[in-house]
Amino acid sequence: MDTLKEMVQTDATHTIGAAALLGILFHLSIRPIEFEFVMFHFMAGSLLSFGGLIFAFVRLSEYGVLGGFMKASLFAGGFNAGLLSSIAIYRLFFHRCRSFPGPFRAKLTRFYAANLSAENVQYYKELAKMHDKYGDFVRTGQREISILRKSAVPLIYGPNSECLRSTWYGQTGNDPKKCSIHMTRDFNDHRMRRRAWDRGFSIKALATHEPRIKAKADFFMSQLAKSSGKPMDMSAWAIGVEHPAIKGVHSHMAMLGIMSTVPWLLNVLGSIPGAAAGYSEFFSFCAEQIREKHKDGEKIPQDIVSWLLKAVKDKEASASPSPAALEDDSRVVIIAGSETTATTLAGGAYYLAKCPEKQKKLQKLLDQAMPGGYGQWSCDAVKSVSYLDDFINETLRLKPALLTGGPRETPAKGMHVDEVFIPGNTNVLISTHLIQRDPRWWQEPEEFIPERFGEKRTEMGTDKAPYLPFSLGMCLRLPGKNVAQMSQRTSLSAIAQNFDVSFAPGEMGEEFDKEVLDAFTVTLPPIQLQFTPRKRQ
Ligand code: HEM
Repeated sequence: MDTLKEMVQTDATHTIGAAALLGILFHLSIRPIEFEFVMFHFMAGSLLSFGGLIFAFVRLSEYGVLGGFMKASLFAGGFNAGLLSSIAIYRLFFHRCRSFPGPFRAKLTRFYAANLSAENVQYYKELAKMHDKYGDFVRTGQREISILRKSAVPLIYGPNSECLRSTWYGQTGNDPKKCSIHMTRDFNDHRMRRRAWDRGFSIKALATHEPRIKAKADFFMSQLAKSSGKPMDMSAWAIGVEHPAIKGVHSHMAMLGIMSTVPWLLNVLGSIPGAAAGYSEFFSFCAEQIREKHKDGEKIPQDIVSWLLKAVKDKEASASPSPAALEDDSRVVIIAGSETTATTLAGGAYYLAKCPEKQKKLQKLLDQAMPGGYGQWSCDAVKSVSYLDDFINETLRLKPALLTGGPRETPAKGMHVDEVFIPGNTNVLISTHLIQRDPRWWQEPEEFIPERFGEKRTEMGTDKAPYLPFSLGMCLRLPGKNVAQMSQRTSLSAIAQNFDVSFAPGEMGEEFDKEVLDAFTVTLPPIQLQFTPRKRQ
């Protein structure tokens, strides 16, 4: 054993030194590339190299397997020490973002954000603390700046923005031909694919959604009527009866939220065979839905996925480029469409209960538009009640379904946000939750005042305030907003027409208001509400 130790220790310093140097050179050589995308290959390669080193030391020298293993370990240790020290020194002292203030550990690694997020899955609160401490520009990752400036909103998310989607959008895979539109990073590919979605959300297509949304609202009303006056957890009810496959995904949302703070982590896990087994049921469910729709062969597509399928069948340039991409698109429809709509509806019901005078006002206006009651409900009548939209807009201001906008990457030349220059190829993002409550732009920011989107618009300066619950890109301009608006209008008006909403005894709404989880989309704490059938005068 002693001889073995001697053998390994004799030239340990040289081994470690050479390996560390190699580690530094490796770091310098990979700096220009988006290493997140090859992280899995790097890890797999490292393991193979380690095995190869042991083999080489055993075969090419007098070491036994244990000696070879120790020698290889020394080499790997030296390499990693060199690599990590070089990365740390570079990130702290030479990185283009070095002048931005932020927590020390955030400058070194995104695992800092993952750690903060893992504590309570409330990274948005941590972000608020960082902005309080460091100001409007905070370095929240080695190359990530969180910004709280109104002027940054169009620069980062606007239709003419020069920023592109960051590596965060590479989490589900590296192949642009196999991913959903949401994860498509190339500007032109994205624009092309949007055309297929446009058709699914055109005015004509929306007409086919209307009766289906109304039928769902009717069913919801009948369920509320059954439990009339008894406490109900609105957070659970808004999600509705979940298909078991979708339930599986929802139960993993918190974990996804934490892991997605490190852009390459999900990518690496997804590349490990079997690691995504928890989602396999959901994946098969989506694939099955598409197969069924293929068989259906509807002449006029009745829903969004059918429109996407039609584009594939018609071999349009805008079609999802592969079966895998089409399935991923269908997953986006389910997750992006259901989760966001449900949390917004629960938020709306919460504000009906919290602000009885606003509820009364809404009910009065709905009654005026439809004097015959719910039996007289129509889309056009509901649209005429602009206060309903103001109510929904204010709900989305205080309770956006996505608390933080997805990170974007600045163009290589960098960009200015007011007086501050943000270097090129830097990830930038804006906290929707923070900027929509910022007192610099929003009067009485913590108060629920739907009138700020209506008659008090000018007085309260709403048009000049930053507002981006649908981001400023595609969800705002095309798909989500129209459908979301239609379903919010339908369900909220139906609730307000049929029921008086109040907090159940003992419910203060505090936890619902203050303790939401940031799991990419919002996960709501329970809220016990009472829906008492209205006595119409
Ligand atoms: C209240 C409801 C909704 C809210 C607040 C909302 C919000 C958002 C936001 C903030 C984004 C941008 C995400 C990012 O930048 O990474 C987004 C994207 C998206 N949403 Fe929505 N959404 C809602 C409902 C819907 C619905 C009902 C659908 C469709 C069925 C939908 C489809 C999409 C799609 C396809 C994208 C990706 C767009 C793209 O890649 O350009 N959303 N949504």
